[in-house]
Amino acid sequence: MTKLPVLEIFGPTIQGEGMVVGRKTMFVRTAGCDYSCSWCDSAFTWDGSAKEEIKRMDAEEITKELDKIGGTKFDHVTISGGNPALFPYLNELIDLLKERDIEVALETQGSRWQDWFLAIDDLTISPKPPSSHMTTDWDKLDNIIKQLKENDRLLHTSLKVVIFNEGDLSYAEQVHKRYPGVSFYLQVGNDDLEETNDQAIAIKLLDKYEWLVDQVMETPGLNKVRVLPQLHALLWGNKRGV
Ligand SMILES: C[S@@+](CC[C@H](N)C(=O)[O-])C[C@H]1O[C@@H](n2cnc3c(N)ncnc32)[C@H](O)[C@@H]1O
Ligand SMILES: Nc1nc2[nH]cc(C(=O)O)c2c(=O)[nH]1
Ligand code: SF4
Ligand SMILES: [Mg+2]
Repeated sequence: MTKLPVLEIFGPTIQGEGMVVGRKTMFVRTAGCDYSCSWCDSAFTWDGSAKEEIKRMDAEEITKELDKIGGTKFDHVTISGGNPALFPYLNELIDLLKERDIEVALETQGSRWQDWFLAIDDLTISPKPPSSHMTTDWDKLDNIIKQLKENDRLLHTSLKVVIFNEGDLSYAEQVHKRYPGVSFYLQVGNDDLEETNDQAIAIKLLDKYEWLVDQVMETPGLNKVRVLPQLHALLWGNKRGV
């Protein structure tokens, strides 16, 4: 079995974002990203600040750790990062979990395709708006959505765009228009990544949520959409491992 760079394994907790928000789940967070978003809330996965914490683990070791922490209190695992789509051999973990009737969700930004995308129960693709300072490779994203569609996986797929400003909203409209058959989520951006007062974060994020809801309600190009905050940020602020 192949080793993966793992930064965190935690849970059970709630999936705080997107298409299965509220779902009880465990998390496996891989290290490394091909992007460097200006507002990344998990920058420790790629900026070197947590490099001592990276463990090289194969699928069996990851599953053992999930069992050790989660016991019998989970039947769903979310793989995030960093960008877990950097790892072709992640299928070993996905297969092992599915053999045990555990549902698998995955978070990625849509910059890379992997064949094992087809085995994911809840696949969230989160293309990055202008505020991130990243540039979308539309050919790559087109190809990812095309392959998912051709393999009948669109019901297991969602797009999720994080919004910080009006430029990001226009970008979201563009993405939604380009892929009308994919369920679409807008997510409140958290730009208070240094704040340690959970109550202060929650108040600010609820304010931003209200702004985002107001904007989306007034935008004809954003009708068949869902608008959500990050529930885990409302509950636990910027804490890691929740
Ligand atoms: C940390 S990323 C890891 C997965 C993958 N690299 C990606 O970006 O989709 C997980 C999710 O958190 C979102 N996210 C990252 N920083 C955020 C922030 N400051 N506010 C709101 N959402 C954020 C990303 O857009 C993505 O949807
Ligand atoms: N509770 C919880 N929900 C999440 N949804 C996406 C997360 C991520 O960092 O990918 C995340 C996370 O870190 N925690
Ligand atoms: S793509 Fe995801 S993990 Fe990578 S920098 Fe952006 S938000 Fe962070
Ligand atoms: Mg997160």
